[in-house]
Amino acid sequence: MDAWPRCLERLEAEFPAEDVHAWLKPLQATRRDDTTVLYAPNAFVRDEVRDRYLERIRELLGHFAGSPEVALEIGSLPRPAAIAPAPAPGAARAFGGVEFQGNLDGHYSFDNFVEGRSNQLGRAAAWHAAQKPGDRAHNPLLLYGGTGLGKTHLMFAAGNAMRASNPGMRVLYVRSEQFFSAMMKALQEKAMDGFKRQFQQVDALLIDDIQFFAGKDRTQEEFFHTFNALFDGRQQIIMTCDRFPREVDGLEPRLKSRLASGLSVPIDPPDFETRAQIVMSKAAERGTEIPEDVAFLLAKKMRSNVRDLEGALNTLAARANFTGRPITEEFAQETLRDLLRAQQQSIGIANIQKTVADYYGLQIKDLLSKRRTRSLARPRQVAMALAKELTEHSLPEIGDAFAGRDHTTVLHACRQIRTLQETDGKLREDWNKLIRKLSE
Ligand SMILES: Nc1ncnc2c1ncn2[C@@H]1O[C@H](COP(=O)(O)OP(=O)(O)OP(=O)(O)O)[C@@H](O)[C@H]1O
Repeated sequence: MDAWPRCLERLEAEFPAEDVHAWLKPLQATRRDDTTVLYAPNAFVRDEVRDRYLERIRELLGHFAGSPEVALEIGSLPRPAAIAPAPAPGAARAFGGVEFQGNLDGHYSFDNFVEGRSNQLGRAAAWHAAQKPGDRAHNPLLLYGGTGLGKTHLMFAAGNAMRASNPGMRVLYVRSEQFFSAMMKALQEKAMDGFKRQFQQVDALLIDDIQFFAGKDRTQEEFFHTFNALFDGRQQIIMTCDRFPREVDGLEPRLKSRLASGLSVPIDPPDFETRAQIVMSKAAERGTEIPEDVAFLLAKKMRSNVRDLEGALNTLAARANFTGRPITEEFAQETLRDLLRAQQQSIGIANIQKTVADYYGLQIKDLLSKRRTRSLARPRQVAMALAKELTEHSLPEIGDAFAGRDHTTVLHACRQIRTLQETDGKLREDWNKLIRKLSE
């Protein structure tokens, strides 16, 4: 079956890596006469592939297999008897009529997740959940934070670790949109019993981006029941959300409190050192040689999220490959010029002052004034520390921009804010939100 790997290669170039990993890689292909049969491990994968990729797959098969005929079915290729592993306990239980096969992307593991201050707790929580799935100490586990910070990575890592220690474990990964569309379809087809049963049969449910349920009352209600059934059955639930559920408008109060009833852990944007380490680790993973100064350059300029950082690295690697040039700092500056400029331009000191003033409900002139009341002094320090963190300006330049303050005042502000981030949860939250706002 040569055509499918070639199609997959093309699809990998056309769609985001995470989507390819979640939906296309789990497919198994075989030939039946003129038809390419694609086996999806479960109904979620089948539906997603049918709705989003099938048209393109047909075109590619027409090209590579000589016939666009394709049948998309739930199932798997029969494994050769000689190498079939002995069934683990529970492995043979049916899932939607076929042996359960998860749709976890095996690429994401704890080993290739770079740990730093921003994600240490999240990593530990996911790891513990994987060691003792269903344990009340971390069930449900909710990982929340901004986009592209590694929540899905950790979720997959936990699922993969569960299956590594117990291959019979039925772990299902579902994006919230899919839960929604599968439910709508089940409602239309009056097949809700089957829909519900799918979830009762899993040992762990990983559900991504639950903020998507906001404003969708019927879906929330259904999810609420699914959630309770899993929870009562001591099945592990891991969820991600782009913010703490209490802050998501349009989620029902009882669901909000249920979601946060186990262990909820924030994933914050990584600091500079962690960003640099991530670049090095991703480069090593893909076999790209990247000098330290280039990793530092990327880490310094690309603060908003790891996905963009990875994107920049991929662009560099592709360009180096294409031109045959080595990746040097000059090459990186040149190749990523527009990208780096765009990041740079959006963040100036004036912009930071305005964003911080708006955030705390102040006027810019208050922020710049000499008044030292705490309600002004703290936001002012936050703004100065942000200017140091997010721009290239020196301490004296930042001091100047804050109504001619001395550089030692700025330095003191930076230190103070760094210390407070360790001890003051509210300040840490403000800081991360502001970084996110400014990096958008
Ligand atoms: N600490 C880390 N170490 C290694 N890779 C990381 C780390 N953090 C993020 N990544 C990588 O960044 C990319 C985006 O991460 P991921 O998809 O998990 O983000 P997310 O938080 O789930 O975002 P979203 O809310 O947009 O779905 C992935 O390729 C992931 O491997």
